[in-house]
Amino acid sequence: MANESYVDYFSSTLDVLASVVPEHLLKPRVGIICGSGLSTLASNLREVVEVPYNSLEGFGESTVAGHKSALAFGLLGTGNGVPVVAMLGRFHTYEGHKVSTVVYPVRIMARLGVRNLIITNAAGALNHDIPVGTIVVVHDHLAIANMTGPLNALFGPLISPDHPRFLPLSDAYSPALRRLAFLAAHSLRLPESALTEGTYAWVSGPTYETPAEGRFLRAAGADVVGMSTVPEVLAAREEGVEVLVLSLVTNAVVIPDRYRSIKEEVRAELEGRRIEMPESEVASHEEVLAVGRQKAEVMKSLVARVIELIPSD
Ligand SMILES: O=P(O)(O)O[C@@H]1C[C@H](O)[C@@H](CO)O1
Ligand code: HPA
Repeated sequence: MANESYVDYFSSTLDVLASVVPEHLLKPRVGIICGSGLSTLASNLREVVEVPYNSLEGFGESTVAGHKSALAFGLLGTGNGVPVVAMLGRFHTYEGHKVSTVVYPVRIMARLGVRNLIITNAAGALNHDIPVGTIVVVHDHLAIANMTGPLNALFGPLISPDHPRFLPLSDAYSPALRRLAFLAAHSLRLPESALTEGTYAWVSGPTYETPAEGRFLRAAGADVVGMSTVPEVLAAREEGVEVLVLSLVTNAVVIPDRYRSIKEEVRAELEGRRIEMPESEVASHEEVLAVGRQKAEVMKSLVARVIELIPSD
């Protein structure tokens, strides 16, 4: 989808939504994007209406295990509740989606009235002081793709003359929402170690990092790495939406102190010596989904509490 045609899609998508979503749910205050294994984040919504992506022009299909292809509208919390819209699964560029498609739902959320967006993802830890299971409140990002043009979500013609051509990103991750994340964790009595802060590196995937790539990203200052989120953040910021990103650490990226040396092994074998070599560990999406399942309840409570704490305007 070229940016020029965005505008046509917007009205068609919004018309379909208006025809299937009841009016009191159609102006969500908060948006949620569910990361890998986290599609249950929206299971506590009341009066839920799910709209399949294939009924919405401009939307793609989520093809990755642990992602559902539907938007969920509903109310969160007690009393009248907060109207919320959740993407139960996201699009990734590695699935073959154009980056403009990846961020299209964010633009739709903005047009529905969303002013605060909570983006979640599964990520690998580059900083080994951050154990698997920790939730990282992202305060910055590193997008090597920014330097390669077309993978930048804002590459291309402007959406409208009112959109900024050059978007500053020094405040991309809302300090106010990050503060609410820590307050929410405190009020849920989560242990101090449950949440930390860090920088997210975006890679295109679908390959997990080589050890050298992991070392490079860590040396460049990233704490966690993943294959999503940054395009969504850029589009949200361009649309004037405040962003909170919660990365669930599902695995540790292998950054060996020492490589297994085949040369040393062969020499030892020829000399009849036995030597110990480090075993290599292999990342897997099954592991990512398993940790997502284990931590889904905590993530869900945290997201719900943050939403309760967001002041109504
Ligand atoms: O959609 P997210 O970023 O949560 O999913 C992560 C990145 C890849 O899509 C996948 C790798 O296991 O999980
Ligand atoms: O180790 C990882 N690397 C990239 N993306 C990921 N998503 C979950 N874990 C990882």
